[in-house]
Amino acid sequence: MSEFGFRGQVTLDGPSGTGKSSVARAVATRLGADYLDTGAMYRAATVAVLDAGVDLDDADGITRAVAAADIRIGTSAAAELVLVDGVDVAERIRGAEVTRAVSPVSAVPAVRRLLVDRQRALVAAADAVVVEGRDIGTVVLPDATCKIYLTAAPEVRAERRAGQLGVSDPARIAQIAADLRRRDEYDSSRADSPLRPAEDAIVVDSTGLDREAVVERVLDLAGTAVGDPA
Ligand SMILES: Nc1ncnc2c1ncn2[C@@H]1O[C@H](COP(=O)(O)OP(=O)(O)OP(=O)(O)O)[C@@H](O)[C@H]1O
Ligand SMILES: Nc1ccn([C@@H]2O[C@H](COP(=O)(O)O)[C@@H](O)[C@H]2O)c(=O)n1
Repeated sequence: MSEFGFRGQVTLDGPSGTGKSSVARAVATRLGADYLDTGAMYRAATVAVLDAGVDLDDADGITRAVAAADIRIGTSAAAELVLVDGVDVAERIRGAEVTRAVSPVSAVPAVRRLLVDRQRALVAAADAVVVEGRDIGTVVLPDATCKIYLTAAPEVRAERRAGQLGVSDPARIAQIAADLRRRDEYDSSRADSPLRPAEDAIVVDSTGLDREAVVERVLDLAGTAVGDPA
């Protein structure tokens, strides 16, 4: 049951490691809404590209591999479902091989067109949905009910990601920070649908906030957007 009968779309965009997935999932659960992780779709597409042995400079080959793959993604906040050609890749998509390759794959315009069409179809099938990614407020759902752009200081993001991976060695944390920076630069500088806040997005800086405080802030903003009487 939704917290205040929410109907509509909450979008959460932002750089890597700002807390989009964890916050979006928790917000969707509290709203009784569907949850769509569009990053997982680009990661699943990357699995298809890697398995087809296509060079990451070959935009046509990448497009063919993604178009030929049967990519399925669940929209439940309770359980992650990511299948490529019937194989469960939910764990594999979080690995280093996919994370290294995903930005070049997602920069190919034809890949974006394919996946954005699917994202819009999944959203259209839901009364209430929380969608996270990089271009949701700007390109995928420009008329969304409530648009959030999540940020956090780079060093805080690297610490959080290190905590997630169980890493405490300062040299490895510096490497994690460099990897986050590299991916953000790639995602922000591509020609098609670069990472940036929508003009009407509300920026939430989570640097000094714990996850629950961010979730409460997003729920407040979603409530305000639909005229929550509370
Ligand atoms: N406000 C917060 N305070 C502390 N830790 C947080 C906060 N928000 C998220 N985290 C933690 O930071 C880590 C990264 O969060 P998450 O994976 O949700 O980020 P993301 O933006 O989806 O990353 P990516 O774009 O790389 O997928 C997780 O371990 C998560 O639990
Ligand atoms: N709407 C989106 C979502 C993601 N991407 C690309 O996928 C990569 C992985 O995303 P995560 O959220 O799972 O980290 C991301 O770095 C982008 O390259 C995208 O282009 N558009």
